[in-house]
Amino acid sequence: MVRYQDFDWREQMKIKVDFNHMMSDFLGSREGFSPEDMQGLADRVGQAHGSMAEKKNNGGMDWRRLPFTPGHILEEILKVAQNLRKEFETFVLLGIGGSALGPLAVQTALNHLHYNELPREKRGGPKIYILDNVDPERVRALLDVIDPATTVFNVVSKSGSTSETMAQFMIVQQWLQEKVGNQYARHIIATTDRERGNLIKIAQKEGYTTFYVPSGVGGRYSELSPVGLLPAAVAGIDIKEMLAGAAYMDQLCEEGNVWANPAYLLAVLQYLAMGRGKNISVMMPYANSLKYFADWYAQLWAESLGKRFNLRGEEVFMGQTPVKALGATDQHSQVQLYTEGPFDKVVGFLAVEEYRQEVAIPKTFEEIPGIAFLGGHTLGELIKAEQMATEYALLKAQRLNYTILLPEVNAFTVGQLIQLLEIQTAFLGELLNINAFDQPGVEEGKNATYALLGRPGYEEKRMELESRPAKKKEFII
Ligand SMILES: O=P(O)(O)OC[C@H]1O[C@H](O)[C@H](O)[C@@H](O)[C@@H]1O
Repeated sequence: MVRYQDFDWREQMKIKVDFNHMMSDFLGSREGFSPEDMQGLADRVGQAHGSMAEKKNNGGMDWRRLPFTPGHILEEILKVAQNLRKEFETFVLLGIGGSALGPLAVQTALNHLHYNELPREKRGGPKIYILDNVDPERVRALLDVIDPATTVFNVVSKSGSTSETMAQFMIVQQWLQEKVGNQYARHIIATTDRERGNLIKIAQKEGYTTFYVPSGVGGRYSELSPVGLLPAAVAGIDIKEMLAGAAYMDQLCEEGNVWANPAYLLAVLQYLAMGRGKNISVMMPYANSLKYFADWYAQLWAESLGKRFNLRGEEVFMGQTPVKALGATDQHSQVQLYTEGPFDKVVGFLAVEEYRQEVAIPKTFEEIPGIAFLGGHTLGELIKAEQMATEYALLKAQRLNYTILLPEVNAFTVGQLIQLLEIQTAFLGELLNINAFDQPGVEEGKNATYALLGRPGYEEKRMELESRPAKKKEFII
């Protein structure tokens, strides 16, 4: 059901950004922003827009081409996915960071929330597990419950050398060899860079089915590449529809005029907020299906914008700490802080107009007015009222907040959401004049791990580590 051509349907399914509660009309001028504040950034916005267009056309933002992935690549993904759906009972993705968070977010958004517990005929495909850690208990627990004979592993690593993913792969490869013998290569699919890293070399040598992450696409921007498309297709998700949604949003975000471009608009407001010391960005979906979008966004936001740089001889530390929350659950844990804590946050809601399921609350206990009022409503009404009520509470407390409204959670709107948030992040990077596509700050920890585990070439780092100040016993109680 590709309905990309159907204009009315697209309009109906368009994601909307409601930024009323970012504006001075509602929050007053101490907290809120005025059109003049935004107009004041016109030159900077113009430059950032020029640079986005430049990068889009000259290979600096290849992820923007992903919604327009050529048909033959999609057909290949769909063909392999179709076979895997028939042949295997379990699909395990091995990956971390950008190679796991997107697949997890999309799978949770677009499939039954208890997908793995559904009977096979209802799922129509294998159970899906996303193994994104090296906690030995977690890995052992998974190996305990899956059958090697009917399991396929998709090892996903853009760099082809991430320690966590490669360690998982080494364990699984040997486990499969022991359990299924020389047929084991059938049980492994690699998704990686075409040239870089160790995984591609192993995949070629061992003859795994292999998919490629385009070289100019970084991990956290790779969900719409085979990284996310293969697991989604294996789970029966309509990947063409998801790409159509992303393409639709991409076109909306071509616009240079901030007022007509939802991604630019959000980025400009966040830029202004950062200028006023709002250094926390909360993402709070009011839908369990979108829960892991907050996790995916956390990596996108943190790695893209958390940067140190030198400005006219002074060190600047930039960024906004992403916080994950879930409505209504976290109303009962975090909202107290959002309404009465420091004025250091922007709260972003992900709201849903129409839930795919509805549950009526029965009219019982009519003699107890304190709960009887709930009867006759639906859970959809309740959760929407709670979202609106939280927005209102934040407004009353003069806290910056905005809402991204999805008409429904479906492949088309999820595709839009991915592209919207990626373009917003990249554009904010341009406004801040930082590189939103690298992550130099994670290298130190990676190198220290290599050194501790004895990777050749890291001997000096090991010596550096060994000479670090010893921890004092009296500071550990
Ligand atoms: O896909 P990979 O190359 O294995 O990378 C997985 C993750 O590892 C890193 O440490 C990076 O900070 C992330 O941006 C990346 O998504």
